[in-house]
Amino acid sequence: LDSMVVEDGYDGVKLGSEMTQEFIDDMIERFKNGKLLAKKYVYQIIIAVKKIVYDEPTMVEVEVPEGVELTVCGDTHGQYFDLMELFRRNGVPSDKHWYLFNGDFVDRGSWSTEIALLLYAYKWLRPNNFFLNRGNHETDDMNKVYGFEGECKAKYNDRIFRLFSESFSALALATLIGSKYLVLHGGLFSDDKVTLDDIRKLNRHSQRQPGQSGLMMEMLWTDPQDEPGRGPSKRGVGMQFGPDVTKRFCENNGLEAVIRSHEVRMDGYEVQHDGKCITVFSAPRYCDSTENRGAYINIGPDYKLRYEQFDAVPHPNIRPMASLPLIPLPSAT
Ligand SMILES: O=C(O)c1nn[nH]c1-c1ccccc1
Ligand SMILES: [Mn+2]
Ligand SMILES: [Mn+2]
Repeated sequence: LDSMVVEDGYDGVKLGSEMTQEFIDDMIERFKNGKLLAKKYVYQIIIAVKKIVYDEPTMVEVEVPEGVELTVCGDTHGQYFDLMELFRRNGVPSDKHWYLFNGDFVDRGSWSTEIALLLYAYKWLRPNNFFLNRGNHETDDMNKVYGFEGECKAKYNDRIFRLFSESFSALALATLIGSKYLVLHGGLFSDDKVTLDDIRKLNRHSQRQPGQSGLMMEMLWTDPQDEPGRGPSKRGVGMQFGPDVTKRFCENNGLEAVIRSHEVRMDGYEVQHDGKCITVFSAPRYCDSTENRGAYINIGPDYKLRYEQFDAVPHPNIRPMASLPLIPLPSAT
């Protein structure tokens, strides 16, 4: 990495050995204008964040201190301009405004690399008050089909996609907020006996991809259903869990609710299972086709859940999956 040089004529802020807010502010503007980062910096960011998240527990535990607000966001799916709208309305990540992104950062939208790099830059700058859960789209099988792999290779190169893939496998699978809310991308389990300790003890590094069975797969793939009990998944992977399953899980683990994402909701969020299963989805006008709003959840030191909604904003007309940079980088010498 040290021997890599930044492309001649690169007009962005320089990145040293540590992330800075100045670099992030410049990066946000570059991405808005269709520019890329120097590949050297992309390597640096992914390698730094992979190290940080690798050492986190499989279930990260967060308390919200006085004077701090924590915002839980759901799927963003490469919708960079809508993420900018979320930050404009709700405030950018800071020492007093913490964020948790609950998976599915990438795929579907045309700016997956921009979202992934921005979230990673914030994670590097603020590792203890900016949190990332893995979603089922932070996996090789989905990235091959739903756009991220193609976008990485079109905008950067194959090695950068493989680095992202390794970093996705290192991500935490759940975040426990105030010992009250378990946040994970998909949902609950086919086995009533699963406890928070089972999630804590899960060695996520022994299995890079979720596969077709097991705790990791279920945390990334399952969906709630209104009927009691358990049912087959509509996705062909995982299963569906009813209000009684959520009630038993919350009672057995001392939780008030499970917060998850993974599914579009017309209002951007939905409270189900007698308030114990909450879906939050942060990609408004999903894939430029569904007329859904986006939402996020603000949580203060009182641990009340405050739901906020937002709408999609205009974005450059770039088809996903074949998106090349608007402004080609000067060719490396
Ligand atoms: O719609 C999506 O992209 C999505 N978000 N989470 N999971 C999926 C998905 C998409 C296609 C097939 C299976 C799951
Ligand atoms: Mn999704
Ligand atoms: Mn998902």
